[in-house]
Formats: sequence, structure tokens, C-alpha cells
Amino acid sequence: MKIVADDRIPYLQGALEEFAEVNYIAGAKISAEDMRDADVLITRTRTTVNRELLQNSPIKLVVTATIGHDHIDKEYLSERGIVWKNCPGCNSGSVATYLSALLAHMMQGHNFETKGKTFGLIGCGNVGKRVKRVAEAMGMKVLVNDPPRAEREGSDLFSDLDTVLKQSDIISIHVPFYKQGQFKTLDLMDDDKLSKMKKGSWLVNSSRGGIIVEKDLKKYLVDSTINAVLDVWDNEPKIDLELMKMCKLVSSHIAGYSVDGKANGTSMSVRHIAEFFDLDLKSWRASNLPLEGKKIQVKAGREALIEAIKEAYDIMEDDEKLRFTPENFEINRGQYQAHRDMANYEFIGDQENCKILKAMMPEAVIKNES
Ligand SMILES: NC(=O)c1ccc[n+]([C@@H]2O[C@H](COP(=O)([O-])OP(=O)(O)OC[C@H]3O[C@@H](n4cnc5c(N)ncnc54)[C@H](O)[C@@H]3O)[C@@H](O)[C@H]2O)c1
Ligand SMILES: O=C(O)[C@H](O)[C@H](O)COP(=O)(O)O
Repeated sequence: MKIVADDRIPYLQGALEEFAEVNYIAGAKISAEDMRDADVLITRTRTTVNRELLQNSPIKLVVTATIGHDHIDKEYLSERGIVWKNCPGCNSGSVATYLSALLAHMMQGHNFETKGKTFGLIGCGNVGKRVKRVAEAMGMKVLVNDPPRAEREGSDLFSDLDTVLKQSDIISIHVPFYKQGQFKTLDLMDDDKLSKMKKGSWLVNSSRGGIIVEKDLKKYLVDSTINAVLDVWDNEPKIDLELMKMCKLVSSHIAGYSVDGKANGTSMSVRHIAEFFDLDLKSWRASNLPLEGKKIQVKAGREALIEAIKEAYDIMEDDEKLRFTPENFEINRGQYQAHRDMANYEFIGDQENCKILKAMMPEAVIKNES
């Protein structure tokens, strides 16, 4: 069997070599020629998987070590009978950690008191569900907009988009990138939608560039009518630097890049291949992860809670990296020094703060000292 794999999928090397010849290539450089005799492609978001890439390939399976699959032309794959798999939930803990760190930063650096505020969630799937828990634990009321779920589950638990836009103090977007169809998200946040947001509210996008109309957003950032936090951008890696400077916090599409987020993506990818070809790797897990989840002491009070979250992951480090070297957007992603998910830390100390941390990340080990 021949496998072509993106060379920036961590922990993959050595996993499949017993069963296949694996050719590791930079994602943006994987070519039709590389795919000429490949049975499997293991990809990330950086390879456009379409007719042009695969038309002369005998490929049977495409696996993306990500949740997002907008880089894959599913219609073409279906025409050819090529199976594709993604890794739902692989990095949801990572994005929840990113949002926790963001809220801690907003509380400390921007005087944003979470208690009593309204958090608008647009898209409540694998990531959104965990972010909802974080926001609620921080004392916020959460309004959820998710029309596909509302259609399936009934509208009682969900809010329409206008209500979320008008009532929220902070809005976070966690939808897939759909270019068309009933639930299209391309250009979802345009001038009309942005104009409905509360004055001085925050807009966070860690889903995909293309969901916010960047030129429209800029008009609202000039006088901080809206405060923006962007992890994803149009035209990555050549992002709009003027927009970057207007945002309150920025990063280079790394919200899902915790050690755990990446390891889960790799593990699920290997297991997809094992299932498809009936290989003895069906419970394979990435091992020898580079960092242990550390113990974090938590004292009493709001400031101590913020410090504990920052110790798990300090979002400002990623902000500075992008601001100082935006030209290295993709290089920095390739060499990312990751943290563990907050869920993998052990928090010890003040009872009240430990209760909040437990509500944010029920999987974390929490030890009260009192
Ligand atoms: N920045 C990063 O590193 C990073 C990491 C993980 C995920 N992501 C992106 O975040 C997004 C969410 O990821 P996920 O794992 O939760 O995906 P998911 O598929 O589990 O959940 C998406 C949710 O959005 C809902 N949805 C679909 N269309 C909608 C619409 N028009 N309006 C409102 N809701 C809608 C779906 O019903 C679903 O509940 C994806 O775009 C993914 O690619 C980015
Ligand atoms: O879709 C996803 O899972 C995330 O956006 C993920 O962070 C993408 O990572 P990449 O494939 O670009 O390394």
C-alpha cells in the first residue's frame, strides 16, 4: 500500500510503516504526480483535495487529520467512489482551552467582567458544546444559534441569529465553512449582521476565514463599535495586516493546536485507515507526547482564577508571535510549541475557584485544599 501524508502531522511517523510505504510531503506541495500511485492521502487543511490533484490517482481513501473538511471536494470524491474521513471532536478541547484563555485575558487586560454577561454561540457542535460549558462556568448566560440542530431537535433550546446578535456581549463563531446551501456560512457576518451587534461587544472567530466579511468588519473596528478577536482569516497565510492591527487579539489559526488536539487528529486518522484496510491498528494512539499536563496551584479570588488559566495557556504569546512576525504565519504553525488542553492539568487549591475550573473542564483533575 502507498500512502501520501502531509509532513506536518505530528506523531504520525512510524505508525503505518509496517503496512505501507509512506511518503511525507509538505501539505501545500502535494501534487498530482505525488498521488499517481497512492492508495491513501492523509492531509491537513493545507492541501486542496480535488479533481486536479486526484484525477490520475488510484486513491481509495482520503483522511484529513482535522475536523474541517472544506478543503476537500466531496462531490468529486463521491463521483469517483473515493471514501473520505475527518476527525470530529479531535481538537474541541483545544478550542475550549483557547476560549478559556481568551476570557481570562479579557477579564485581566480589558476589564471585561464575565459574570452576568451574555455569550452568543453561533454553531454548537463538538467545539461549541465545550465552549458553552466554559462560558457558563464563568457566570455568563449563553444564547445558542444553530439552525441545523434547531431543525433536528426543535427550536426551544436555540435562539435566532438576530436575537444572539442584539443581546450578546461576546459572540463566538463555531460553524463549518459552507459555501452554499440552506445553512450557508460563507459571508455569514456581513455589514447587515455586524450592524445588529451591541455597541462595544466582542466578536471571536476561530472557525474559518470567509465566515466574516473582513472589509465590512473593519468599518466597525475603527472606533471599537465592535472588538474583534481573530484566529482564522481570509487568504491565509497572506492575511490582511491592516485588519490584524485593528483586532484586539490575533493568532495564526492555532486554536486547535494543543498537543492533545493534534495527537487526537493523528490517532483518529490512523484508526480510520486501520478500519478501512482492516489493519491491526484499530486502537492505535499517538504516544510520547512532548508535555505532561502539569499541576497548577489556585489561590482564592478572581485574579487567581485568571492566573491559573493563564498558566495552562497564555494566549498573549500567540498574539505577539503573529503581530511581530505575520510573514511567518505558516512557518510558526509548522513549528508551533503547543500546550496541553486545560482538561489535562491538575488544579489544586481554593475550593471556589476549583469548582469553577471543574465546571469549565470536567475532565481536569481538581483537588480542593480546603
Ligand atoms: N481554529 C482552529 O484551529 C479550529 C479548531 C477546531 C475547529 N475549527 C473550526 O471550527 C468550526 C466548528 O468546529 P466543530 O468541531 O465544532 O464542528 P462541528 O461540525 O462539530 O459543529 C459545527 C456546528 O455548527 C452548526 N452549524 C452548521 N451550519 C450553521 C449555521 N449556518 N449557523 C449556525 N450553526 C451552524 C452545526 O449544526 C454544528 O452543530 C469548523 O469550521 C472547524 O473547521 C477551527
Ligand atoms: O479544522 C480543524 O480541525 C482546524 O482548523 C485545525 O486547526 C486545522 O489545522 P491544520 O490542518 O491547518 O494544521
